[in-house]
Amino acid sequence: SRTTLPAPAQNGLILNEVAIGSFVVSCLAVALSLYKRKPEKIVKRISSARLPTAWGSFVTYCYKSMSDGLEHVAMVKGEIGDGKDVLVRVHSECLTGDIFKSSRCDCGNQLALAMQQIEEAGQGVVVYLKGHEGRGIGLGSKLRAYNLQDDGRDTVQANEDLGLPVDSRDYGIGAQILKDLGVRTIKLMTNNPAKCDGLKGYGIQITDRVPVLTPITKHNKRYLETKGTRMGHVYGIETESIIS
Ligand SMILES: Nc1nc2c(ncn2[C@@H]2O[C@H](COP(=O)(O)OP(=O)(O)OP(=O)(O)O)[C@@H](O)[C@H]2O)c(=O)[nH]1
Repeated sequence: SRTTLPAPAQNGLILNEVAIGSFVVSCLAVALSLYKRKPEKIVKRISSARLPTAWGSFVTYCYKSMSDGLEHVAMVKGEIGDGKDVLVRVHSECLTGDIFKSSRCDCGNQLALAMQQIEEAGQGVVVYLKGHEGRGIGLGSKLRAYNLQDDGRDTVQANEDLGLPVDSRDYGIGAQILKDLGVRTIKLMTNNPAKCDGLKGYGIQITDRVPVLTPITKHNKRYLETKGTRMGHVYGIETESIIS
């Protein structure tokens, strides 16, 4: 006696095989395209202009984030040349410190010191990153964190009490801006090892670290101490362990 599978079941089997086959082919195609893909462009150069400043003459570049439209700035001094060993400050936006010269933090003084040292060196870049305000939590939340700090919390605990990340900054945009400007290796002006790691993670080679030490006052003393003890900031000249 002949035993044949009922027609619908046979068709179903064939359809399943076809579906599985095309699924496998699509997966391979996606895997291949991911493998070949260059790093995604997340920032675009919009414009540039000569900018005389209190420290000297710079060229300022505007870059726009593709994802959120934020406008970031690069202040460039001199010629980038072969792009090697360029003195660089990657500065996180701090409206209260940078604009209003708040004494609660060291941000404003660090920005001024970086501009001054780059002017004196005759070559270098300050990258100013928007969206980094309050280590990523934004201005509104930073002010709430300040109130908690006035009530005794430190800068880490205050973010945690608000249910927000202690530091959510990403350095991908900073790294792309530096690459776009032709910067290849940098002498990074920072006290923050996480910033070194963040930039290295995006392919920026750091050949040296330049400490950015500014006055300690009664208003920022606890903040700076907490950054040292709880966030690994280095307030000295030790460099090897940070950049290697
Ligand atoms: N959440 C929070 N953010 C702060 C506070 N004080 C300053 N900031 C933000 O911290 C950012 C700067 O980070 P810092 O840790 O001071 O310094 P850094 O840029 O990581 O390190 P350096 O390169 O050494 O200056 C800016 O975005 C400021 O707005 C604070 O008390 N709480």
